[in-house]
Amino acid sequence: MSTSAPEWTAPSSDVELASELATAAGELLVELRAGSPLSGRELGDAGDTAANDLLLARLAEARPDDAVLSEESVDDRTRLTADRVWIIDPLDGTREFRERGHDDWAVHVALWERGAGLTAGAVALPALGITYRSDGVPVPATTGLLPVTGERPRVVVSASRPPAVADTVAAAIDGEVIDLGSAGAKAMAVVRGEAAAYVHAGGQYEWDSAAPVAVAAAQGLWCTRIDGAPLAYNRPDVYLPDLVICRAELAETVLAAIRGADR
Ligand SMILES: Nc1ncnc2c1ncn2[C@@H]1O[C@H](COP(=O)(O)O)[C@@H](OP(=O)(O)O)[C@H]1O
Ligand SMILES: [Mg+2]
Repeated sequence: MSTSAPEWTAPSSDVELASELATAAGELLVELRAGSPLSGRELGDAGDTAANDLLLARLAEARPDDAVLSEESVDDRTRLTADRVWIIDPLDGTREFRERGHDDWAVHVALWERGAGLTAGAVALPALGITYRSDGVPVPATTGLLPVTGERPRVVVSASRPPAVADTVAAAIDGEVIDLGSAGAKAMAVVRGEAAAYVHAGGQYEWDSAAPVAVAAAQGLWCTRIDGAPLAYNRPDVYLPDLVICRAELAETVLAAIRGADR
């Protein structure tokens, strides 16, 4: 009798695939973090590599004709003529992953299709054991990253590189600024309703926001550049330095505050 692990059967649904892959890479990262003698930058690098290898191998098996844009792989530019491109960030929030005790890190898997933009995505928050999907399949109620009850609406921002406009935006909605690591973790805090808005400016790449935006947009949240322009993916230059993800009814106020702060 064979004792080998059962073969993995790739799902036919793209969102199911995104979800399975983000979850599997997340489980690998949890195990690595718990069992590794490494720390600091070496732990982060090991996590980046292990998650990237798993995602690339499974994507090659499940969707051999699709292109991949990964934070952790050389961009061979085949994606620029491909009709389907997986945009992945194997470990978003590497800084927080390295600092044990932090739950604010994520795995991002998104699909971009020519003529349609982002069509599927999943964000795993492995430390919480949750994966969010762009088809809105509900996740079990669970403890989030922030207390559910807040006196004031929260604007979540990068802990290491908070945007200059954060205080202005928070003041405009009578809210407060809260630091949190990982673009995916911040976007999912808005999805869960723990935060009213996620605002970022000053630098980011397509893999940082693609899957979070696919999930957040599917929930009816506002997702644009900070000037209100659409977020575009699979561009020749993958630098996509700013974004707003917020409750739709706050978008006008948030964007006006950002415009005003520029003057
Ligand atoms: N100014 C900047 N330039 C480039 N990347 C940035 C950036 N600010 C944030 N990011 C990236 O966006 C992700 C979320 O950052 P933060 O936790 O600070 O909000 C991180 O991705 P990685 O962890 O995948 O590198 C981080 O590297
Ligand atoms: Mg990232």
